[in-house]
Amino acid sequence: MGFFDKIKSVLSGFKKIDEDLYEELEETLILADIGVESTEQIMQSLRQTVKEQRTDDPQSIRDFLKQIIFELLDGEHMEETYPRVILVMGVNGVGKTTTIGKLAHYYQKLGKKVILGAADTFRAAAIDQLEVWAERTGSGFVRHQEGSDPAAVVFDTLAAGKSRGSDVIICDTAGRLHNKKNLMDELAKIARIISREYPDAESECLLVLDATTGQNGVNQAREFKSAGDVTGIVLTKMDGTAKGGIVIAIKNELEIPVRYVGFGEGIDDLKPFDAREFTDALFE
Ligand SMILES: Nc1nc2c(ncn2[C@@H]2O[C@H](COP(=O)(O)OP(=O)(O)OP(=O)(O)O)[C@@H](O)[C@H]2O)c(=O)[nH]1
Repeated sequence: MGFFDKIKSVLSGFKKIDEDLYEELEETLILADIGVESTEQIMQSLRQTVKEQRTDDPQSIRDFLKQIIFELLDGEHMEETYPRVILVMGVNGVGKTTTIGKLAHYYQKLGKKVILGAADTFRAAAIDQLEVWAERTGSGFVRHQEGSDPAAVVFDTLAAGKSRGSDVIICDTAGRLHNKKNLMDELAKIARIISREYPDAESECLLVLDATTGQNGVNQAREFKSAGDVTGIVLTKMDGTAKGGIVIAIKNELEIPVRYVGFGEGIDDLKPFDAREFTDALFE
């Protein structure tokens, strides 16, 4: 049962808006991975709206909730500029490599020239897998040996991207969280290299999270955010969960916008996040 079905079944069990209704709603939001903090905030806005509208009809709550959630999620809409450098981070298994492949394809479809850099040098298999995506998407590719310095890979990818006139340079970076100090140092070094070597490029730092991991994903975001500058989230495996609430928790509690959502294993299964579309789908 999806998010709105649950809300609907809560609402249909009540004839008027009372404390019991609020309590059940609150529980439903928390179970949808929205997080305690955001849920409390939503409930407060909802109570306020109900009061202002002087209504007693449980059915009116649907539209109020939808509007409140939309406003929480709707951020600024910025035009992308090129060249741009995109660092992609995320722990093993969240779909990082697949996401980079999909992103490369997304930009190719926009007519952009793309190059990929394998700066997550921890596992040879991951480097090989990224190379497969580079071939599949017709992107340039830069790799070093397993275990080499990630920052050196980024350096070479920037140089190659500049000389080949790439519009979009995507680097696969850190996938490990267990040593925060190392992660921080690695990300800081990479950030320095980008601002020194390619100051004209717009850069962004995307963290890939698996939507099916719920609150665990929120914790990963918190960790990565404290280790470096995360500018956006890619939420993968949205096809595998009805708990889209993680989007709200991340945007509201960590103030990191969700930039893309992944909804399948195919190359086209990625799209920019759209607050209106997302909220509509939630309440379908
Ligand atoms: N259903 C679904 N599966 C996905 C999505 N994104 C990635 N996957 C699958 O998730 C699995 C892990 O994806 P990878 O891209 O290999 O993940 P990774 O984070 O690079 O992980 P490692 O290679 O293990 O480090 C693969 O089977 C992907 O096909 C998605 O949006 N939906």
